[in-house]
Amino acid sequence: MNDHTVPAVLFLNEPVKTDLYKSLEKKYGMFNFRFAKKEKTPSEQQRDFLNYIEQNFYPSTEYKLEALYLGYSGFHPMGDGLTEELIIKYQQLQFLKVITLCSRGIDKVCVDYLQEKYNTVIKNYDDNESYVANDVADCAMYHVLEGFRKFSYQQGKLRDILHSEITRGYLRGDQENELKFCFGHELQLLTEQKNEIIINEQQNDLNQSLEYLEIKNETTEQPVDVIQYMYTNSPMNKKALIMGYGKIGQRVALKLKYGLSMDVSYTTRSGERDEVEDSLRDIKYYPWGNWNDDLSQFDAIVLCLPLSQQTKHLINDDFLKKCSRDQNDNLNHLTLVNLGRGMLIDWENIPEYLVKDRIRHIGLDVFYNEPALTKECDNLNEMNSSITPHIGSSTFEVFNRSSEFCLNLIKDTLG
Ligand SMILES: NC(=O)c1ccc[n+]([C@@H]2O[C@H](COP(=O)([O-])OP(=O)(O)OC[C@H]3O[C@@H](n4cnc5c(N)ncnc54)[C@H](O)[C@@H]3O)[C@@H](O)[C@H]2O)c1
Repeated sequence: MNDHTVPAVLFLNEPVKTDLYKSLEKKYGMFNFRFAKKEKTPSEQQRDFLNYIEQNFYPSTEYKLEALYLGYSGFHPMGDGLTEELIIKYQQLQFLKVITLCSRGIDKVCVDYLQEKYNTVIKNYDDNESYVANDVADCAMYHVLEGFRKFSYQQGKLRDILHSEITRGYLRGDQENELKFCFGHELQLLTEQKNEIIINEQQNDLNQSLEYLEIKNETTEQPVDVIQYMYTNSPMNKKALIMGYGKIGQRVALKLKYGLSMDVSYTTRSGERDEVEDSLRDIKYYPWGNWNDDLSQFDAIVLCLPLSQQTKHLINDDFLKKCSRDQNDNLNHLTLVNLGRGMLIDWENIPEYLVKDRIRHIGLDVFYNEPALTKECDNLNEMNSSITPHIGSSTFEVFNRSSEFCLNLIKDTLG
């Protein structure tokens, strides 16, 4: 056993190699452990981790494990994570002075035990950091805008078709000799998206005669069916409800109001806010729990709530029925966007007809069974939904700033 020990930092994810990192390198032992990518059970991952710390740290070597950099994923692959039992059993874990995480909350670390018993400093990337809320709100704005304008849908079609006029649409059922100019405000989703447009060979000067376009199945020559039809709409003056009015909800309110010129309301469990910054002053309060027909006034609902016992499945069959308008008019007006957590929406019990006929657009950055996309996908297609892989806050700026925050905390704590 060594008398002389060197403080060591263990990285479970790669930090940004800034000057700060280089300065730490000069003072401490820097170690990297990576969980296996897949095909290992949580207990095998745990075994690998424990073997690693046993082999690399004091008392087996002179490196004393004093800091843990968890990055974004932390202990997630390892079942229960860093439990009290493991700390009691493995001496290597008893010298930890600081544990840092780049994202919100410290999951899978027995925070209370470590703080109480060893006075360990445990912090995640600063909650008051404005970049996170701002960048997640940008993601919300993208999904809301897509709900009204369908830019991504049009982009996907244009990349396939490579012709702007055809992309804007040929509407079936027109009179044979009618010259039809498509402005682009009508959208149709066809049973087959690719290769369905056959241009009449004699008339391929499309600037002259769009009426010669036919939409047919290439093999059967039968016309392709329209399975969904909608207009693109302007978000201006449409009503949006933000559910959850914390850091993210407030940024979303600003972006929808000033960016998309929407008429914005918010609702939150803690009730109407007394003190708000000037720019948020005319955002209206909608009473929390008022899940009745008044909800049908909203054209967009954006979920910015955390997941808890109270918020799980808050958006269910009943809630969505209340959002519906007159049965014969504007059936599918609602754009529903979820930025909070997948389980806020009770997908399993939302009947197919609600999604198909009552909801215009669903925008998701978070999913019920993340990381896999399972429940949500049945009724969603490229025209009635937009999906992003939980990248609300995933910008270069947030990544770098969170890494720098964690490295600074390690430097300040270890001295
Ligand atoms: N998509 C992403 O990339 C991403 C990134 C960061 C956060 N998020 C999610 O967004 C959520 C909100 O983040 P934030 O920074 O605005 O948090 P915050 O703590 O600032 O605000 C949360 C809001 O939800 C309300 N709330 C909390 N519990 C509630 C309950 N049980 N019922 C009703 N209202 C409740 C609070 O009053 C507050 O208005 C996070 O919890 C997280 O799930 C997503």
